[in-house]
Amino acid sequence: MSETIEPVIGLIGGSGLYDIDGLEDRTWKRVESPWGEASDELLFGRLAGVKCVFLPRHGRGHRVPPSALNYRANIDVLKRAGVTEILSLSAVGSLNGDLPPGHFVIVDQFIDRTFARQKSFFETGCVAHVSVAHPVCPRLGDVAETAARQIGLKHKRGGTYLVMEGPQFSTKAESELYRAWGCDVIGMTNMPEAKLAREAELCYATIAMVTDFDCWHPDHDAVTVDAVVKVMHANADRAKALVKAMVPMLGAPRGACPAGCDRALEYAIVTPKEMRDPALVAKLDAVAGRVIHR
Ligand SMILES: CSC[C@H]1O[C@H](OP(=O)(O)O)[C@H](O)[C@@H]1O
Ligand SMILES: Nc1ncnc2[nH]cnc12
Repeated sequence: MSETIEPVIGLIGGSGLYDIDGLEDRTWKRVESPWGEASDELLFGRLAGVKCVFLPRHGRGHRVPPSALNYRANIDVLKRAGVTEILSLSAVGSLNGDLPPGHFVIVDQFIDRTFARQKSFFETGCVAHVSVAHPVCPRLGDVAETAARQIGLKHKRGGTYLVMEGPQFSTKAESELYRAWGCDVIGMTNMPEAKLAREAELCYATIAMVTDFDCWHPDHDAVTVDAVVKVMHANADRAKALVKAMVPMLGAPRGACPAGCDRALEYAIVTPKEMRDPALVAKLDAVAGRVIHR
């Protein structure tokens, strides 16, 4: 008989989302990680009776820039907190004329152009290769789409998010290149976050909230933080409404993920048990706990 999972919903709040209102029994708690410091304490609580754990990606007060985020610690602490699925809520620029500010994109693909970040929990001493061919969980995407329809949100199911290193916004030539590649939106944070969630066997989905047209659009000024923040304030209320609609749908006890997100490491570790570095194995106790001692 297959195991029944009591879902715990992890919410990663991006720019403009530093708290979740409506959360009952709220407590901020620090969770230790062998991967270093996470962006902030975790906010534990319940929405409609469903256990939720919120992490402000850049920390309260938006202190940590995209390249300095400890993505490994952020995913590790969520896994240690018992999270089973992650909804990433992120501000993005639009690279697609049909996606103006205020639109939401239920992302299904990424192009990872980041180069200055730790991208894996696996290192010398324990090597693993997971598949990220389909980097987001389609089950979470289905729920996001149903909820978006239910609350009348302007949204697009599916879309490619280009992840740039930042912190500067793109040049016009870069923006046009990414458009030519068929990308829909651009941001600085969802990689390696999505890759690490996959390594940690967590279902993950991105709700990208369009704040600007980056710098390619002839009828719009180049993006500024001021413009992003203004639109983000309006988007934040829509994001909170979407979360409120999604969480009850995700909260029911369920079986294993049909897409296999929760078994991503099943055949991924290449280094035989007796050859693994014990110190690294110890650090992997949460993210790879299901398989690391096999
Ligand atoms: C404040 S504009 C640029 C900033 O916003 C996005 O952050 P997040 O994905 O955490 O919402 C973008 O990726 C940049 O980090
Ligand atoms: N145009 C843009 N480029 C990168 N990250 C963003 N976040 C919000 N808008 C952005």
